[in-house]
Amino acid sequence: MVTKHSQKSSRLGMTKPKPMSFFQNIIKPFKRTSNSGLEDDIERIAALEQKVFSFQVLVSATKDFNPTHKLGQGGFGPVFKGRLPDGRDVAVKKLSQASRQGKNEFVNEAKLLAKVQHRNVVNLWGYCTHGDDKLLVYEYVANESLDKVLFKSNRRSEIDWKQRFEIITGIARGLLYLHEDAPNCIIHRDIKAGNILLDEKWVPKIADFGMARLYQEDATHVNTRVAGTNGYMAPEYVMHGVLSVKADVFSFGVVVLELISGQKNSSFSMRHPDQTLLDWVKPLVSLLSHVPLFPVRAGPKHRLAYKLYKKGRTNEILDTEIAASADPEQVRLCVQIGLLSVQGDPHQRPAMRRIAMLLTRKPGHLEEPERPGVPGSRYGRRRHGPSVTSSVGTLSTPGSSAGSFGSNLKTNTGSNTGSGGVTPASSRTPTRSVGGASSSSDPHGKRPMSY
Ligand SMILES: Nc1ncnc2c1ncn2[C@@H]1O[C@H](COP(=O)(O)OP(=O)(O)OP(=O)(O)O)[C@@H](O)[C@H]1O
Repeated sequence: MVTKHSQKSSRLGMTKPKPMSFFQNIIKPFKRTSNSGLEDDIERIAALEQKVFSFQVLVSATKDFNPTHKLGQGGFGPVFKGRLPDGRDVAVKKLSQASRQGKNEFVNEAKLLAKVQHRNVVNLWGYCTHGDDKLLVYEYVANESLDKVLFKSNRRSEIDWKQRFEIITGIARGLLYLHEDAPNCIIHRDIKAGNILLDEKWVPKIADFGMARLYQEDATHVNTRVAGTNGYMAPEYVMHGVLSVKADVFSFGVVVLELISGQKNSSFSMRHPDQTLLDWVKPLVSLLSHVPLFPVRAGPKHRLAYKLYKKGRTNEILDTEIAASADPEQVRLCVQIGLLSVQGDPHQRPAMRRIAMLLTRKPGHLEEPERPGVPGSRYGRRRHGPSVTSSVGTLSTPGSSAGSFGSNLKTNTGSNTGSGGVTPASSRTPTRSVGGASSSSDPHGKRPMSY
């Protein structure tokens, strides 16, 4: 005998027990033993625990991958919206067949990534292989990606300062989780506004983590897509293929500055990779240039920025659309964090743990920054013994000692092991270099492993 409820569950393909009466719960196991569909049920439950979706379920969820269900076309393939039999909305990513990855390898990677669960990370609910098709099934995130809200619509004002601050904090938490708390340390490698999805409450969720492992390009399909996105990549990664968690910190810093200013950091050229940050900093400096006391040409930019910072004028880089809602102390904190994160020297960038901690502090408790160092002095400072309160944070543009811009924040940068600056992720995942000796971990030598 099958209860009305179990009939419904079966029809919906659900495995989650629905509330039942006390009596029903007691007799349920006995009833099920007499159910001839028991084996099917067990199989289905086992399949779901393994996170395997049948192709047929995904076909009907997406109405046979109907173009009207297409959410977009990413570098790895098209993404479709679907609804599972149990009513859950999903985003199904159909990996393009340029991936050279074998089925078993894909399944192993997907299984591993499906264990990555965090509020600020788009959860991978499962996967599917069917012939040559490889599909990934993600939770559906209702709002658009951050880049669409910030740059591609007139919706910028919909996310006020409070929301932007929460988005910054959420991304920091998600990244901290990926770097230090996930089952395996995951270096995302492609943190950008387009990979931050926003749910209906504007909670940010980091998308596309682990793609380098799920989508391995054929040598004939060299596609730098997997390696990251122009404008967000850390200079040491762009120029030398050196990958560490600090590459993600750099990209995070770019996103933070974009969120604060509402301006996209896009003017990046592969021929002049070290211009990334310069191009970013220029508009900021020009925004600040109207301050009569500190004309742009008066001296090194970092000193100018420091003076402006000391004068409490950091707010002037803020998106005018949201100026009214802004908390100046929080804006200042975020500008500092953004600028610390995009420092040229990866060792100087704070670890995500330190950033997440700074963001949860009451702004009034933040240490006062000291005068910025001059270009070239930062290594000297570090040699003189980093400590918990050591003053670091000299900011320099990638690949160049010119154009330093920023302030000193008493912080631990993750290059040492003082409180708040521990870098277990770094130690779990040594810095790797594309094309260097350590790239032997990547049999194709094209890019570093991401975790
Ligand atoms: N889990 C999801 N929920 C809702 N929409 C999603 C989800 N994942 C992806 N999308 C949407 O699907 C589209 C394609 O996403 P995808 O991540 O594949 O590529 P992209 O971010 O647009 O580009 P790229 O691959 O270059 O990063 C985007 O519009 C994205 O917002």
